[in-house]
Amino acid sequence: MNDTAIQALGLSAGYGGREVLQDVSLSLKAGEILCLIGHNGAGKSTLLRVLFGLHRPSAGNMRVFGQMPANYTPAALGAAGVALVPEGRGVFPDLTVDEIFGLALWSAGVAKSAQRERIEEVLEVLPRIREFRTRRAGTLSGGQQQMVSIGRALLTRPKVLLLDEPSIGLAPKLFQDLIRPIATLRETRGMAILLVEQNVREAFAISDRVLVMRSGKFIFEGAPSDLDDHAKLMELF
Ligand SMILES: Nc1ncnc2c1ncn2[C@@H]1O[C@H](COP(=O)(O)OP(=O)(O)OP(=O)(O)O)[C@@H](O)[C@H]1O
Repeated sequence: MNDTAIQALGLSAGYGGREVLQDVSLSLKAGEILCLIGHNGAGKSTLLRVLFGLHRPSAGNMRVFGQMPANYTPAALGAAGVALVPEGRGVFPDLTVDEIFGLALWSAGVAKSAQRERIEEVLEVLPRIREFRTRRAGTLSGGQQQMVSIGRALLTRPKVLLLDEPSIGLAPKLFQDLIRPIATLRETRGMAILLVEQNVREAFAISDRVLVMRSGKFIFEGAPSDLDDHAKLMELF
């Protein structure tokens, strides 16, 4: 079996003729946690959007477990095993958690008979969701909404999880409680995670490798321990 979860080669992408990602290549192994950091506007979210098919690259290509996606759409990338937890959570405020999960399972084409098992799987990883399943998402705290957003992505049993700044608005302890159970899925399911984070301390604690992006290009790749030196980290930022 091919253990390279994502292999992206020479990806470029932009908006209205302005190139934001410039010839970016990356590989992510099954079970690996790769942390992507960089200043605001560096192009991190754009890269995740491209990898999930929400934004079409102007050049380059990607493979998921060795296979080219049928096309660059969320449906095709989702079918290949990629899921995105977008920045800002994106939960529908007027729907209950159960309704949000139901919608996600329906749009992923999961048969009714298999839906309960999928939800139970997610609740095992994020058990606190049980406490607020019947509440409307708009009434939940930021941390609870983030759990729902991640839970929704896990319902599709992704092999690659793209997480866009999940710590935004969360106290460090809350973020730790949220991210650590997700990180265990690398061992239990071999899930790969590409984590865009500003909370460097907590993100580095769970990551195998770090990429630093500046102005649409990678300017550093190494182990989290390579950036223990705060001055080095600041220089790269
Ligand atoms: N929909 C869009 N239309 C036009 N320009 C956009 C759009 N989305 C992002 N951009 C621009 O592309 C550049 C990269 O944005 P992106 O959101 O990918 O960066 P980022 O590294 O994720 O930043 P942040 O850390 O602030 O989320 C920025 O200059 C941004 O203004």
